[in-house]
Amino acid sequence: ECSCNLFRAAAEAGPHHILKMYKTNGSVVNISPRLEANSEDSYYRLEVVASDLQSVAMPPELDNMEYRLRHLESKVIEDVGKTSDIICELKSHVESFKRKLESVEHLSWMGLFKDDGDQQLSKSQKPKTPQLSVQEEREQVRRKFLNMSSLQVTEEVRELLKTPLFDNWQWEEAEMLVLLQVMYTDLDFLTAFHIELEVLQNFLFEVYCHYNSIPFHNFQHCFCVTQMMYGLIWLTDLRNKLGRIDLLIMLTSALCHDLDHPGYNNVYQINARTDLALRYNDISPLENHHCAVAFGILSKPECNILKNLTSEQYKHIRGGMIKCILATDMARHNEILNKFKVMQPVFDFTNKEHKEVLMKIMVKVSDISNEARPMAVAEPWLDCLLQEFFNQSDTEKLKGLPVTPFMDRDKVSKPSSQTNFIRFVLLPLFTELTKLFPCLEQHILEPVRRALEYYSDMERASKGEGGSTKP
Ligand SMILES: Nc1nc2c(ncn2[C@@H]2O[C@@H]3COP(=O)(O)O[C@H]3[C@H]2O)c(=O)[nH]1
Ligand SMILES: [Zn+2]
Repeated sequence: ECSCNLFRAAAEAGPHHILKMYKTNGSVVNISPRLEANSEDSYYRLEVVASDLQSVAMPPELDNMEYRLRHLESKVIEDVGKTSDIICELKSHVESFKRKLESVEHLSWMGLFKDDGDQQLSKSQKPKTPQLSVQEEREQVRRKFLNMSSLQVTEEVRELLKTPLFDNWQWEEAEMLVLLQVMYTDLDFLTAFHIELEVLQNFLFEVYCHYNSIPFHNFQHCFCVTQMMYGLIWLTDLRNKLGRIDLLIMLTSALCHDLDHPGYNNVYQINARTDLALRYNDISPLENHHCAVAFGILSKPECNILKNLTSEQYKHIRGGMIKCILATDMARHNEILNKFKVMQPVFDFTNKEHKEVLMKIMVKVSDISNEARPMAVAEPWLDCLLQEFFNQSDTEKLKGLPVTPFMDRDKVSKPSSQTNFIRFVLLPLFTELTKLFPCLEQHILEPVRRALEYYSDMERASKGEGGSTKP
């Protein structure tokens, strides 16, 4: 079926139908002007996933709030004889939240990732295709992963894997696991650290299982960050500048750095007084958790890729990974960048302290490197990030918690979010790393500068059109 037939089918489905388009591998296709032409081998499949926007289920918090308001109203009427203004005002707030959430639901169906929105739909609205349970889906991924051999990965793909040009959206989970295996083997970690292939595969699979299906901080993000770290190692020739053990620390930290991320950031954890904030005394609760989950996985002998190392080596790797993963807390961004800046003029690869800061910087750069990728790869990531941001700020509003401004759908837009992030976070960080490795100019600085231009143009266009900063 060619794309125009698909759009005809979409139009025929009518205005109250929500459709999703799938690739042959089952991944959802982002419907955008850059949509690639389909072919007989890679046809698109269109599916009606919900048929009536009005009946989208509301979160229980909101239903509960509405119920309590009605109860309160009837009590006030009993006592005073009429509804008070404040109750009318609260009722209208709840109504407006409901309307907003309806439009959020609508947007989530257009998202790129697999169906998180499903959780909020009633049974009758769920997609008609049989849905696998999480357990079944994981088992399928495990089978596919183990049935594939890393030898099937061509030289061309192996080379692309060493650059920021790699397109994560073309690969399904099992394939990403194979590519991660390739990264560990091509850096000679298996021979250097006596890692058995089966143990590496168990470890990678467990890592995959411990990422949640959320819009941004999911296994795909883990893959991208690890792949960027892998690329940076090759592009900067770090194999000849640092010890193999340091490379293992950096790659494994990237892999584990967001394990079991719940989709709500540290500020939320602290304000909502979650179990994580309680456990870690408000000190980088998420990063502490990611790291603890990583070592929980490694504590199982069948997954322990470090089991054949001496206790000295194990201690060194554990210490290094803890430092690198804790360094991904953006609250510490300036502290770490400033340390690196001070070392820059006299950077010494044999100095332990210098090395440690460089390793943290490399993990941080990889973590926030989406904009260093081609625009067609990077832009869908921004949609995922904003979806997670908006989800958090909506929850903060519902729960009466302080609303994180850069996550507030009423305050940020795609271009405003990106121009600020690129100007104030990405360019200063990437420029500093490029001073140490000038070859990175073309690989990460230039694409980020192009992205800044792209989003600045978009911002100007949206201001011109509507006279406001939000398109
Ligand atoms: N606006 C914006 N923020 C980003 C981008 N990439 C990463 N971030 C932010 O950087 C943070 C890095 O740590 P987190 O994963 O906690 O959350 C991430 C986001 O808040 C991006 O492309 N745009
Ligand atoms: Zn991350």
